[in-house]
Amino acid sequence: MAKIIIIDDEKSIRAALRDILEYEGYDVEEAKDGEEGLDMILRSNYDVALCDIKMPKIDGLELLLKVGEAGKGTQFVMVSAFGNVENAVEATKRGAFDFITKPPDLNRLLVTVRNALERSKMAQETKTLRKRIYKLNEIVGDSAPIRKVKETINRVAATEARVLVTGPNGSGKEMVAKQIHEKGNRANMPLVEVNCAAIPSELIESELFGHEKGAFTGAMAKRVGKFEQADGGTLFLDEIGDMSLSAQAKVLRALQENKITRVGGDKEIRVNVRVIAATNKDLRREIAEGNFREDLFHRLSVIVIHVPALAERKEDIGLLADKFLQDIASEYGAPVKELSPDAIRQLESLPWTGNVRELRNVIERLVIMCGDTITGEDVALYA
Ligand SMILES: Nc1ncnc2c1ncn2[C@@H]1O[C@H](COP(=O)(O)OP(=O)(O)OP(=O)(O)O)[C@@H](O)[C@H]1O
Repeated sequence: MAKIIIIDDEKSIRAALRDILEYEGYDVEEAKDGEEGLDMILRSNYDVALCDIKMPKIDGLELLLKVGEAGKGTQFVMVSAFGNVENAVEATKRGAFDFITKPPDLNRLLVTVRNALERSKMAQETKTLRKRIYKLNEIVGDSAPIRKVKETINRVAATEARVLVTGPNGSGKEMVAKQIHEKGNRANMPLVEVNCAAIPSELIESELFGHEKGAFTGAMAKRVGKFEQADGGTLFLDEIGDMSLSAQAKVLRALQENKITRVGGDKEIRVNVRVIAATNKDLRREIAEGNFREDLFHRLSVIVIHVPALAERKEDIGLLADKFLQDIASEYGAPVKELSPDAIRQLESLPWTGNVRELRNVIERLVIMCGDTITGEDVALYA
């Protein structure tokens, strides 16, 4: 049953709201001021709080912020006196779901509570899905270099530091970038990815910064670029070593000034973006050869996380193979297959030039082609 808390210092208001809501079948509790309300919300799980704004000790706005900081998903409906609507609007800007005025109109109250409950349910579902995705994206491995990668992620995620992730193709750089975002303060905001190698150099600037209508032939309509899309969140610049020098100059400016200009436009647009970049190239060599700007390199590489090739951490192969056996089984809705000790030894002896991505493909092939226990001979045949 949906649980609602009424936080108001006026007893008569609490009683009136409680009557209406209990009549509708909700489970209702009361708090007589902000302090008691905060205490109860932190100790329990309420779907919705009907919260007065002007209260002794902790007022409604402060309470709303404190509950948000504690990571509680309770949806707030502010209940404000008629003359206090400005504060109620302010509260919705700070994350309250909605507000109603006193004395509450019955229909409006019930519709607002129902909508707030719907939002609370969606927030719960998002949380569950996020947990599942998180599990899917878990970085597997217990080798010393992977432990160091995980430790660095945990250290830097909650900061605003720019991170450069290096390592060969398929080693897990994108995973590292995603984890930094997921574990950081921007997790509720977008993570926008740009594969700089996949975009022709003449289009990369418009991709990153957007363009105004008519900026160039084919620019039929205004377009918002990835920097603007990532505002408040994280921009992942994959394969940054493949970016043209002219785009590099503009990215540098965006990082220095936190401002961008759309192609063909003159207005400066403020953006607040955390940049994580990745490359499989040796950027220092690219700098020496004149292909990469040194100043940009220094801006991007406040923290460097290197993900080594799989061949340099063979002890992770068994763990990774197990994880992929489970993922693939659950994808196919089939029982999990096993690897014989000999199969694991064989896998450990392969060169893995395509790194973890190649390992996943090989495991998928083995699951499709082999019996319940995958043997060393199977590996010799299909890997
Ligand atoms: N440590 C790991 N644990 C679990 N899965 C991993 C790990 N490392 C990589 N993977 C998986 O391997 C695949 C390739 O990883 P990812 O895309 O992160 O590599 P990448 O280095 O960004 O590749 P590229 O350089 O080609 O863009 C993905 O499916 C990813 O989920």
